[in-house]
Amino acid sequence: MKTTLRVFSYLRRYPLMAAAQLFCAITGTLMVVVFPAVTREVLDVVVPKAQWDRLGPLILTALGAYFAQHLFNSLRIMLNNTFEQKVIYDLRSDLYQRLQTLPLRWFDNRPTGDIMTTVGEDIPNVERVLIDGIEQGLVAIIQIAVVGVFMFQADVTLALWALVPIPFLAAGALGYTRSSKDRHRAVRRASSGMNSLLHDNVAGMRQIKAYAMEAEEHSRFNAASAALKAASLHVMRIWAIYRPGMHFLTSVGMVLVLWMGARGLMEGRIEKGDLAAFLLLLKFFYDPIEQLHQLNQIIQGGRAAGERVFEILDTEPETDTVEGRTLPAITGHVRYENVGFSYGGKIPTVHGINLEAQPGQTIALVGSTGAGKSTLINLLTRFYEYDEGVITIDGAPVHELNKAWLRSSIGYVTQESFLFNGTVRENLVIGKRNATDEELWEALASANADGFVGRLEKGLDTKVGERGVKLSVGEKQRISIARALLRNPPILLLDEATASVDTETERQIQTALDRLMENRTSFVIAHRLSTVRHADCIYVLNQGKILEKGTHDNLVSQNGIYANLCKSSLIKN
Ligand SMILES: Nc1ncnc2c1ncn2[C@@H]1O[C@H](COP(=O)(O)OP(=O)(O)OP(=O)(O)O)[C@@H](O)[C@H]1O
Repeated sequence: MKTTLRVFSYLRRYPLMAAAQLFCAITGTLMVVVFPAVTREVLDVVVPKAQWDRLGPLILTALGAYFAQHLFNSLRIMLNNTFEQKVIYDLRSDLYQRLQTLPLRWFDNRPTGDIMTTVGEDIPNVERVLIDGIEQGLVAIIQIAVVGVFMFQADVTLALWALVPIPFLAAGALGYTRSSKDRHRAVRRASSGMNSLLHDNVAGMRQIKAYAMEAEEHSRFNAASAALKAASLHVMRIWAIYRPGMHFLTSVGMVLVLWMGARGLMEGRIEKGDLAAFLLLLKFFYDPIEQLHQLNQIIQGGRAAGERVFEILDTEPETDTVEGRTLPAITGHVRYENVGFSYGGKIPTVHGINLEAQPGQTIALVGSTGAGKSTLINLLTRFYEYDEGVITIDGAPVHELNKAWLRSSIGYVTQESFLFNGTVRENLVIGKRNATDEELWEALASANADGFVGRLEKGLDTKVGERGVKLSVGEKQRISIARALLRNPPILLLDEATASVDTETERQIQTALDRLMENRTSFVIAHRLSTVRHADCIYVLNQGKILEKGTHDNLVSQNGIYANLCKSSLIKN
């Protein structure tokens, strides 16, 4: 109920449209009683008394009432569609906005396919609640009330008999509503499971082909798809019993009224026309009750979907994205003091970290895989928040700084360069929104990327494909470097690529990186000897702790872990 009410609370944003719909619904519905009234008049008065002159106007009245009913109906549907699309747009927009404010930790635990399911499927399911809730629910309730009043006016005894099935219908609806929650949740879960697998597999299609996993993955997909089929069939089977059951109850009502009406006729209490009109009215009374059952089914599906939407909307966003202070300028003096952090496990991922970078220095982080190098730089950008100690930039603790400002002051070149599915230009201007073409080419030249971009069919306007799939690893790297150059940040975080590229490309990337690191404080997760050699200080990490620090020559002469890393080629020549 809470979820349904929250969906409906979105409607408050458009009170005028809601009121107009209500007006059309009430006016249109009032028209349904005209035809039974005309029928009664024709059968009981006009025909017995052969009032030819009244027949034409009465028929025209019935026709006019139907015309008005459907005209208002058409208006209501048009209003409803616009209204519903506006609400859905708001809901999608709110959901996307919230998604962007959620911490990375949240995304670590949520498959992409699951999020896609919420935006792509759950929101349309919520939408059904809105369209049908208003279209069927509102009209049905008004119709039941209006027709009910007319039924009691026409014949109280028959009206009371007509109400006999109502308690049973209500009990049936209640039972169905209570039990359907879990069935619908299971459908949403199964759908999300299938979509998550699909998303993962499409993204990993190269790996599937390379490892010839097609058959295995097909059966995994079929298993997820079968789970969705089973959950959907469960909902449908119960519905297949419930709906005809409810239909039968309303038919019992019709038969009861016919029975009692026939007795009334024989006893001379009522006229034939009254009974015929009553039976017509009764149909208009039971039809919307059946619609309400259909609506109940839709609302239950929408509620399960709505829960998933509101779960995201209710998740706590990252703090300090707009609040927090900024500094007038950054010189790039970075200090880690006794920093500790854990992703949630018992053993801290990094602990007791003390590290210092003077403005303009290059700091190299080396260590075996899983040592905590990426974690350390993720703490500086506040992608994750440290649990112990403090990190300062120019003396200001980063946990006091405005995150958006902090991140805009830091350039981050990741090992796997992520490019968005757009043009080269669109990927570059992320670094500087208002960059001119001249600036873009200048940055590309510094990143040694102007040559290949110049040779692309449409130059800067060439589409790079999803994740930059149409470019080589080396080309993507250099576009990322150009993007970071455009941003011109005082602090740079660089995760050196380990992927092999040919010597010439490597040289080009290296000179581009050297230019990028010039005159700014740089933290490099280093995999190459050439980088560590030039570093002002190298920190050697192992299992989340700094075990050695110093310059290359210094550390080699100590003959410790670093010297071993060099010998074992973990740092490439
Ligand atoms: N998002 C995450 N959630 C949970 N644990 C994580 C997460 N990211 C990393 N870890 C764990 O934290 C530890 C340190 O990982 P990190 O990526 O910092 O290592 P690294 O030194 O950068 O390794 P590599 O050189 O292989 O990239 C690893 O044990 C890893 O499994």
